[in-house]
Amino acid sequence: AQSVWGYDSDNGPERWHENYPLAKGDKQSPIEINSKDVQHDSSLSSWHASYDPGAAKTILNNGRTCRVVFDDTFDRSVLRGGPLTGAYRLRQLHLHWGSSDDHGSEHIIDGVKYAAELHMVHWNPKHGNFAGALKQPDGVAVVGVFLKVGNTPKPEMKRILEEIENIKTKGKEAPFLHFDPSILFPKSRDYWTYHGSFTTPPCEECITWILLREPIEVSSDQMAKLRSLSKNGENEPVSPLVDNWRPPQPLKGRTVRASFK
Ligand SMILES: NS(=O)(=O)c1ccc(C(=O)N2CCCN(Cc3ccccc3)CC2)cc1
Ligand SMILES: [Zn+2]
Repeated sequence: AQSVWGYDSDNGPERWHENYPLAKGDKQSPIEINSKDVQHDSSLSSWHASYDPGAAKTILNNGRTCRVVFDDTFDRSVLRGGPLTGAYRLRQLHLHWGSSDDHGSEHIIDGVKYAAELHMVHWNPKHGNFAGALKQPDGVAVVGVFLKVGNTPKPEMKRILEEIENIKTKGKEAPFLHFDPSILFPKSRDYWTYHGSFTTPPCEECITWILLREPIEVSSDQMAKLRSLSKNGENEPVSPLVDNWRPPQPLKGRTVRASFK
């Protein structure tokens, strides 16, 4: 049987197109962003997140990332403004990270790879449900926050990292209540935006990306904590969950806009 997709040499990003043809589309993510090619768009408004901490439900290790899931059965935690029309519902957040501090992000900014990248995934309720939204070009909006290793680590990441102990192996899930993910946003609201895809299979091209310019700082110990997750199940040989990032994809003539000069 075909091995399930992953990030190893036999099932990694170079082979995803064999089972997921969209992976070779012309609006794929992530991308490299070069400031010299970015267009400042003064018509871009600022984005606003109004999240209900009570919407947080669980945190899980699905063998590919660490994901926090939110109640998205009504407009409870929403993102609006910026390049978006209407209110998009927060469904989940997750991360991508490397095997060492010098790489791990999916988007690369002026050649800089960050240690990790946090994705907050929202969907457009005008398309009924998440499954319907991912068939639409304006179906999904993902806010990307870069994690940079520094000396003034963000205490707000602690809550997620403390929970890692309880979800060490694939399939483990734990309650994760009363959590407002907007505490993870940096001070600046400056962002880049472009149209792209899920960075994992099936790679549908339904995402309005909103990438925050200012990284948040984490410590090297916090990154080590993230790397202590395993992609194997409880009674399987230990395989560290690291390098769960897709390399940059061809821009294919797309425009990347900046909300800032
Ligand atoms: N890295 S990212 O680009 O931010 C990203 C965001 C979300 C997902 C995600 O949740 N996916 C991918 C597509 C949808 N599938 C299947 C599905 C589940 C429920 C109803 C319909 C389809 C779920 C898995 C993956 C990657
Ligand atoms: Zn992601």
